Amino acid sequence: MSAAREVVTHPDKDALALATAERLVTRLADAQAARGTASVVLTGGRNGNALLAALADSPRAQERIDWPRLDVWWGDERFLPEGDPERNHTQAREALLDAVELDPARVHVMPPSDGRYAGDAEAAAEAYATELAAAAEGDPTVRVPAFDVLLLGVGPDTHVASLFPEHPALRETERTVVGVHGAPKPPPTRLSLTLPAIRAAEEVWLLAAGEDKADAVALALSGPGELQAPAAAVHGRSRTLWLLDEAAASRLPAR
Ligand SMILES: O=C1O[C@H](COP(=O)(O)O)[C@@H](O)[C@H](O)[C@H]1O
Repeated sequence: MSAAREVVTHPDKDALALATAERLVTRLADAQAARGTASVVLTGGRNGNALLAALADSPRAQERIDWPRLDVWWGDERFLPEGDPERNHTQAREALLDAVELDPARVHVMPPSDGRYAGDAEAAAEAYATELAAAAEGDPTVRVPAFDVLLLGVGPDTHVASLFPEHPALRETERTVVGVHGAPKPPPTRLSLTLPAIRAAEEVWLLAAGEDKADAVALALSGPGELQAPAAAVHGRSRTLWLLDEAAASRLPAR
């Protein structure tokens, strides 16, 4: 099942980050109240990092989220050495992760380009797929957990995670994680969840702020082909939520 898209607009990028942080606290705390645990898939990029910083500053997040019982995954990673400042993991640590009491066994980092998978993005992708499969429940056709919330920043070209327009990675129908080669945005080599893995999430939240995202948002919400606009190809099982600021929403048809 896929959910109809909902669009929520906030006045500016700071309001978007604050409101999304509060929304996420509620969603994760509700999941933990129901099941004892919750899972979130993080995104890199400006809006993803602003959201994490807002969570770090939120007293309600500290009170209501049971951090040791939160599983943290990534939707994509720049395939760079451990600790590289451009890695999404490094930026997430700085924005939030180092400031909260997560269980290290529940922080599922995508492998770096050094160490065990030295330079081999395919082997790194396969290792992450194995980690996802080990945590999978439910749907036997897609071996990933039923993530409570999967966050995606929307790039100015409509890319989400590291799935870029017209890129072969977008056509993947079997694997849940792939190595992405020749990405148009640096670095060229990345790891990314695929469309089937993203669509296995309960809720998918897409984040976009700023005038430079307005064309991408307008295109993705106009019903384009999936290869043309990856952001149009993603949805959650029960909810697909577009969280925008006024500038990013400025070229949507009047609602
Ligand atoms: O490179 C990436 O870019 C996208 C979008 O980033 P933004 O700064 O334009 O919002 C991000 O969602 C993705 O995780 C990241 O690897």
